[in-house]
Amino acid sequence: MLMAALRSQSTQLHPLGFTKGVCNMQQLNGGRAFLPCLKAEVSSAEYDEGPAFASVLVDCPGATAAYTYQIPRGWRVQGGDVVEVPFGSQVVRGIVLEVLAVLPPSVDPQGLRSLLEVVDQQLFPKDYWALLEQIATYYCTPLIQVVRTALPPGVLGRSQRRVRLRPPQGIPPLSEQGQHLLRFLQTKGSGDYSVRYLQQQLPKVQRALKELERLGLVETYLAAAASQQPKRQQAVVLLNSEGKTLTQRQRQILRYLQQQGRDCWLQEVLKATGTTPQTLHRLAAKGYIAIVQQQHCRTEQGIAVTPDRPKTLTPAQATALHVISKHLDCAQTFLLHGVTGSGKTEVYLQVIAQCLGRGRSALLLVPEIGLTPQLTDRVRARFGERLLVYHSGLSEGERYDTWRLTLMPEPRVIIGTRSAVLLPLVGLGLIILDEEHDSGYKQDQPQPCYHARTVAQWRSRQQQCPLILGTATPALSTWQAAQEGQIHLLSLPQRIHAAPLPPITIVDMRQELHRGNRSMLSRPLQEALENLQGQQAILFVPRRGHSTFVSCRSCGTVIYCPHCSVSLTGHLFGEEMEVLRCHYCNYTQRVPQRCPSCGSPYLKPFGGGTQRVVRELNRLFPQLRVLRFDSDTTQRKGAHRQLLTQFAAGEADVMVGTQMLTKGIDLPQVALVGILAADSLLHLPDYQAAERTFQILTQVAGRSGRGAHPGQVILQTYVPDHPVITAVKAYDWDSFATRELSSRAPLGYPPYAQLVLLRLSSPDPEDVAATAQAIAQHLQRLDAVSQGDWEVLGPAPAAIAKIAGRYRWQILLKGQSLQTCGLSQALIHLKAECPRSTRLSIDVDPLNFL
Ligand SMILES: Nc1ncnc2c1ncn2[C@@H]1O[C@H](COP(=O)(O)OP(=O)(O)OP(=O)(O)O)[C@@H](O)[C@H]1O
Ligand SMILES: [Zn+2]
Ligand SMILES: [Zn+2]
Repeated sequence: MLMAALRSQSTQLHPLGFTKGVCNMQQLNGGRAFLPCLKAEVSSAEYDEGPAFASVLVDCPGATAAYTYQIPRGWRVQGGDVVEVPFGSQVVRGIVLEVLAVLPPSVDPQGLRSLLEVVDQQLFPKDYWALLEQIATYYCTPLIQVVRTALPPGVLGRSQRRVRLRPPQGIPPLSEQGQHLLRFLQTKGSGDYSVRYLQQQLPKVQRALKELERLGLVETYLAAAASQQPKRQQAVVLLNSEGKTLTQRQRQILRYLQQQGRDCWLQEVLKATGTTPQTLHRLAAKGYIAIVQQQHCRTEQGIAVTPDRPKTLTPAQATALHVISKHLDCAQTFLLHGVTGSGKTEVYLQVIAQCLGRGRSALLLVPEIGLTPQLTDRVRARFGERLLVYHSGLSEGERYDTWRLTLMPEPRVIIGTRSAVLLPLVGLGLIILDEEHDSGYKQDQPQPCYHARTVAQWRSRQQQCPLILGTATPALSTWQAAQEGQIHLLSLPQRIHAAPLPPITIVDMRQELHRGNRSMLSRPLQEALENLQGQQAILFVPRRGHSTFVSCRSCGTVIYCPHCSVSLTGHLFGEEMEVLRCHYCNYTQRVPQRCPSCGSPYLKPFGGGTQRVVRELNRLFPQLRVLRFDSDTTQRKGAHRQLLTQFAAGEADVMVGTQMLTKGIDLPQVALVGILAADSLLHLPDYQAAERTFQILTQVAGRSGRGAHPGQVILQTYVPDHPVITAVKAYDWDSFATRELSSRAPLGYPPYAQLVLLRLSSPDPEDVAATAQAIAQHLQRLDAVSQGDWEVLGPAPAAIAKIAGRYRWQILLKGQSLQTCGLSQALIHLKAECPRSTRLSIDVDPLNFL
């Protein structure tokens, strides 16, 4: 009976402010007054349950840990419930992380406070809480950290109790305070005030409120805090589009509204029709339109795009679509392996359409949204207003509103980066990972170090919906799973219209040097640039591998960052002045006049970053217009789109860029791709170097020749016979993958084993080394390790031994399935053992070893 009573109150109250429910006076008074009343109602059977405590993640800035509260007897509370708790002098909301039977020893029973209220038990869709718990367990991360990552700040809102007048029905006799309060409320039309405000204004408000509520004169309700309430703004609704007495101008406005076929924002109408608010109000007075307040969702608004219709599929596309559409109710994973420009996106769009047609939502994940404005535009052109965009670049309000919208069952297309896989997504019917091989899907820090592909697989199983992994260059782990039949392989072996893949010419840079060409641009590349004939070119310069460093020609000293163990990178400012900058901590200094070691004046920059390439192009080809596309030129919001649009509009002939270029750019005018310094990728100290290099080079090459003109690719290297380079040249994925997998098997690298990387850092080099030693020794003694199922490698200083003044050590664990060996629990507890100065982060299935 109690729970039913609670439920009937609380289900009306949505913490996100969708509906404003009404609750009774007992709730208004907070738990303190509430509890004694409840106890009277509790049956003896409910008393028998032992004491219970809730660990609550409080939704309040400054609250850094989970707090423990007493659960009032008879209440049924579970993980994921939204509750109200006293917090300092405030009442705030929080999520129950877990229910504990025993009070943790660290909590003082004297200071223990009780939950005030269960606000909502159905905030999250079924399975969502289970998903968050699964992430916490698999990635050895406290649940609280997972919840923080998954929920945008302020989602639970700080509760605000408000009061409003009920329709008058004749006023019974009242106490003096009651009359006083009533008069106060009546001075404002609706009498709508926060309780806190009333308490500040009037004496003895609580008692007066109780009285008025008992007599049915006021009602109280819970509302989300104002800052988190959805924004409302004025909208124009068309009521009647024609009439005799209208002026020319008025007619124009009505026609505009009619053409739009929807309600329009007032500001939008003013702008589009060049009219004044007075004119609109006159139309409203005549009854042609209504001006109303509407909820405005702060979701990202894309630019206007021309609507687009599904294309007639090629036979290979049609086969892929057909197979997938037979599995729309299955948790089947597909690898859509299609060469660059084979029309994978069109397959996604048509599967999404089927999913929406069945009333379910589709999630389309992309590695980096800023880099793929074209893809977002294509999705918007097909699905218009049903598209939602979610990524970390959104404002807090946009994130909050979008997150909230995905709790609604309405079918939508959500396009987002890796964090979008953590959205609640009610009614999810399809997940797609575009460019599934991209390491942007993995979070390196902070914990949870989750991989969106792994989480997507769990969600696909939970929701019984398909997961499509699309790429021209699969991750080897995905490929292996497809070979073993766990993933259904679908191929698009040809480009659209059977266009050929652009031939790749390998240029041996040793020969170039031999022939006296000291330029970063080989002669074949220079010739190709001379013969562009109105077509465009892309030049790729890898950002990684310290593109430019400065060293002394006399003694060979390289100038390093004083805070990080990496060399400084030269940057140009204006024409000449060169500064040195650290790409890890942003430390900046002028290029010194003399070598700090030997005093020689001959300091020389080596290697070539994008800036040097642009300078070289300007020197050799003053007639070519050049754009630079890298993290320096794209920092501003919208800069990616702007640069790509400029390039697509033909405002430049050559675009010079870093790895950003590899991602899904579909520009038909690009006929030449030049790859400078491919080797720096190959030589990274990482077991995945070959795989990454193959992926990046193939993707960059794939930007060439996507239009009517055949394309070409020029690849410069000092190791022309390297197997990765020859495989890229031949577009020979299969044999590359086979060879690479067979070289990993004997070494026990993924996908043949699982890795866990422990990263430790501290400002004190001795502390961190000692802690790393101690942890490694502790791990050696664990059963899973001593019995030989897991191996502990290290500890060793990290490849970059110091970043931003913190010394870094690593321990690598290698073994079979972390989940089944009991190692996870041991790892989670390691943190407590670390001294304060040392940070420990646990990366399960790490991709980044630097
Ligand atoms: N069935 C089709 N008929 C005509 N044109 C198509 C068809 N499918 C796709 N296209 C066009 O072909 C081009 C390449 O397709 P798309 O970008 O989908 O390929 P992709 O495989 O996703 O490419 P990448 O992986 O290289 O980014 C696009 O301009 C697209 O509009
Ligand atoms: Zn020197
Ligand atoms: Zn630095």
